[in-house]
Amino acid sequence: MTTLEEQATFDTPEAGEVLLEARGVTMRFGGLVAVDEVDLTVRAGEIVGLIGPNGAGKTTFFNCLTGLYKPTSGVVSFAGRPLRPRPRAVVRAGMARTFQNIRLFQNMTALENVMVGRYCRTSAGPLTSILRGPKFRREEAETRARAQELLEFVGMPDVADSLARNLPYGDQRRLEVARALATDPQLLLLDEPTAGMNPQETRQAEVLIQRIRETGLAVVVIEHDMRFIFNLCDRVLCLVQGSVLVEGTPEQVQSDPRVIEAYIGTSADGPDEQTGAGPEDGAPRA
Ligand SMILES: Nc1ncnc2c1ncn2[C@@H]1O[C@H](COP(=O)(O)OP(=O)(O)OP(=O)(O)O)[C@@H](O)[C@H]1O
Repeated sequence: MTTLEEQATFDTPEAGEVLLEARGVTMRFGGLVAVDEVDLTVRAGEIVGLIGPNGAGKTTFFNCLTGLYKPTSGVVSFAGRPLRPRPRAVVRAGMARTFQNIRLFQNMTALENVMVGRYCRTSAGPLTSILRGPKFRREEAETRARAQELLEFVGMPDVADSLARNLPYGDQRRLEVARALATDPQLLLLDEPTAGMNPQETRQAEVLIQRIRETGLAVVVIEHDMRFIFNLCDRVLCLVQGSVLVEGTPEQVQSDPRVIEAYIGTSADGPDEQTGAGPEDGAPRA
């Protein structure tokens, strides 16, 4: 029997090669500086955690990295080339992401959802697709086979024909990861991948991310679950009010009094003024 790693092969860069380089990334919304001069370097095979209380700017920073937002200033490069702030350009360059809220095509099957992720790597044009010629049929078969391989890789070999909306919550999250992997990324960005998961699903997510790293991909993960972050990551950045407060190993970050204060400060302050979120939402889940 072949292992999942053998079934799912990835086109991966050399370990340690710099993939993502963000320099001085700043995002303003009117008078609010949501992300303030943030630098980040991510190398192939690394798992980097991004933590910080509610409203710290984590998702906004992800949006700047992945072309959803054009940063007010700063530069984002991937594999040594400046990245155009367009989601399609970002995906083609080799970065894929998942979102805080599940964004699946709920009325499509699991397999179809993963196939959608694959289309950015197929070459059949509109005419070939309409005529359904040999090239289209060959690519379609390859796309289908790759999608099934990825469902197996994320641990869901038997759900291909299930509608996304009928899958349990944890499986929907894993399906999103499979769809992101279908774009053949070198770097995967995960925005709160364990939000709403039970402890068993959280543990499965941790194992899956480790397995993704073993294939040579880099991962950047936003999480409020500190146990998850400190178990998993090689390096952790703590953002507070848009700026990097601390960056270091999990050991350095978890023992840094400034990090503890940033979170306790949030808890004591009550609801976040910007988001309206209560203290529990931004407080670390340990
Ligand atoms: N499109 C927008 N327009 C205006 N303000 C925004 C916008 N998006 C985010 N913000 C503000 O920017 C700040 C950073 O928000 P962001 O969602 O990036 O924080 P976060 O660290 O991801 O928080 P959470 O942990 O709650 O997801 C917040 O004050 C938020 O209200």
